Amino acid sequence: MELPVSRAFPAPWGGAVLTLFAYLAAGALLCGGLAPEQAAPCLIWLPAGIALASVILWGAWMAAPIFIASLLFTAWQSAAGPTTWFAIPCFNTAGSLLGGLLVRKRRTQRLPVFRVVDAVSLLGLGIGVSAIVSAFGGIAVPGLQEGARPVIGRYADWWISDMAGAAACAPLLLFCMARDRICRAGEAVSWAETALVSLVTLTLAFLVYFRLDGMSGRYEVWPVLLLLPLLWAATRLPLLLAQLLGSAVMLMAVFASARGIGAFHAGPPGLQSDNTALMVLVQSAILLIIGAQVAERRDAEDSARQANLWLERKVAERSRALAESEARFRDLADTAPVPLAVSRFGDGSVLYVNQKAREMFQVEDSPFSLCVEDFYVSRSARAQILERLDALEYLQDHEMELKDSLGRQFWAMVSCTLIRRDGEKQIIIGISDISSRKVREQSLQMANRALQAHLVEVESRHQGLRDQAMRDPLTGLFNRRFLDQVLPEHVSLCRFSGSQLAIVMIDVDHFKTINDTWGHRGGDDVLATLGAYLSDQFRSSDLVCRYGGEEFVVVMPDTPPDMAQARAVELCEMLRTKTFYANGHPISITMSVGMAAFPLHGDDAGPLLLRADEALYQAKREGRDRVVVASVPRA
Ligand SMILES: Nc1nc2c(ncn2[C@@H]2O[C@H](COP(=O)(O)OP(=O)(O)OP(=O)(O)O)[C@@H](O)[C@H]2O)c(=O)[nH]1
Repeated sequence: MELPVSRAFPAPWGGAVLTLFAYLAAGALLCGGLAPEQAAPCLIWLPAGIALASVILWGAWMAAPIFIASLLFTAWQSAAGPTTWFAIPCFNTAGSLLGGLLVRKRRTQRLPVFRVVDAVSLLGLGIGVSAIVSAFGGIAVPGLQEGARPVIGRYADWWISDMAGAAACAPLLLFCMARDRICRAGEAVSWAETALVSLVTLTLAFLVYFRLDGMSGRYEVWPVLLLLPLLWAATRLPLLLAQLLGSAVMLMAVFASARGIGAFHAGPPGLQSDNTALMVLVQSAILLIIGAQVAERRDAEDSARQANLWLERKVAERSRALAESEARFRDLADTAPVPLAVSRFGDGSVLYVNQKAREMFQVEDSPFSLCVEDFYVSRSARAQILERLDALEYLQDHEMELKDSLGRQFWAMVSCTLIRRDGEKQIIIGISDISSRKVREQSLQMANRALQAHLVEVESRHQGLRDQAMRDPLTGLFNRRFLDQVLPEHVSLCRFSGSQLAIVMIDVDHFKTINDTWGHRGGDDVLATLGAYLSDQFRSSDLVCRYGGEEFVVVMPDTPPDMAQARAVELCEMLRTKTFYANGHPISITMSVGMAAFPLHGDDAGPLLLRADEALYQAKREGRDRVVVASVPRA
């Protein structure tokens, strides 16, 4: 898996150039001016640390620049032949490659100096492996040279010097890996503190390594004093600065040791370099571990700060969005062209009214002292609405009477929606004034009622006219025209049902004498009384008509001839005893009756009437005041 490469790292080509340059520069700085026997074996492997850092940072193909740099450096520093020139760079490169790849393979997410465990793995895996392989090269090379004997006794020195060389480059490694983080982490430290710590560290190092004479061994412990300001620098200053100070101290120690001056220049010759290497190893390891811890803590703080900032930003964005959304809703509701209100479901208190609702209900700006019940005309209206909202959660186009704060009543159409907000039920109410529509509806209803009354009257008049058309005005009985209309229907019905029907034709005897005696008006009195009498004497199913003048016809459905005849005879007898009044004068009258029956005397209305008429005239001829049944026509 590839390591994530920081934005601050150079590209691989830049890394190759940097590796080459740093390797040669470090070699020249540390070993320049020294005789080869002085420089080797302590310092000849020192730049191997740069090679290790390079492999960790940019990968295996950094082996090429490492090998080239090591080859140049070895050729420059070693008095031996080409075999040594070639063998030592091979071991150096192999050691860097192996150690670097082991550290690199172990890491998956972060570069290896930001946590303690990473720093330990860098030392254990990277520096250790690199030092072993390189030291093995340092031991083996003399063996390759003809006539020379391996210097087994110097084995530990070579190894330690290789480890020191690798560790000495840790500041550079930290610099490469942490420089973008250091800038931010160092913001909290004041310039005064930075300057003071730097000055103290450098001054102390200068005094220890250049101004004190260590030949007597009295000042060998002085370099340990430098750990204190370096520790301070590692924990308080930006990590970059701490590592730069550490590097400066280390360079002073190496330079002074090489020159044979300072507190570190003690002990037998040859041991100075070992002391220097040991000091550098300890110092770098301490700085590396402490620096990693500090970086880890700063990293955690930075992450927490970033997360906090991100959260604060998100909360701010969310709050802003909510505020904007609420403002939008308020604008929308405030400028809505219909009256809107929001109330509590529980106690009916008003939470919001828009401008249109304020105008409609004549309320002030603050609606919070109001209750929706104040605006209902009927006390039971709210209970009904709540019941329906509880069941359906909405109410559509409910018409009801409302009133404003001044008591003016009006009809309104109300729509409600139940919502849950802030842990309670609320009702969004939309209202429209439908008073004018109601007025129109009421006038339309009134007009409709008037129209219906008028229609009833017209119908009644029509009925009167129809009655006039089919009734005789003097007696109130059906007239001849009506008889002519309905008699054929009655006959058809009888023919269809197989029932019988009788027709009784009645004529008042000597009616002209009554007219002549009591006047035409007296005659009318008699006719009117007779019409009412006949109407009373026959069944409601019988049809009593004034046929014309003093002549009457009675149609008797479902009546056999003998029954009709008996009824006619009975009527004649009753009439003889009945008193009539003509112009107020009591008189008696008789009548002659002709009778015909369906189907005995005819199978249609016309023949039946004719037969009855013939029978009537026969009764007149035979002396009047009698009933004559029509003769059965011959077949
Ligand atoms: N007062 C009155 N008289 C009527 C009316 N219609 C017809 N008459 C009279 O009834 C009389 C009928 O006389 P006639 O046809 O000679 O018959 P009658 O006098 O009854 O003699 P018979 O029928 O032969 O017994 C006439 O004088 C008519 O003017 C009416 O509506 N009112």
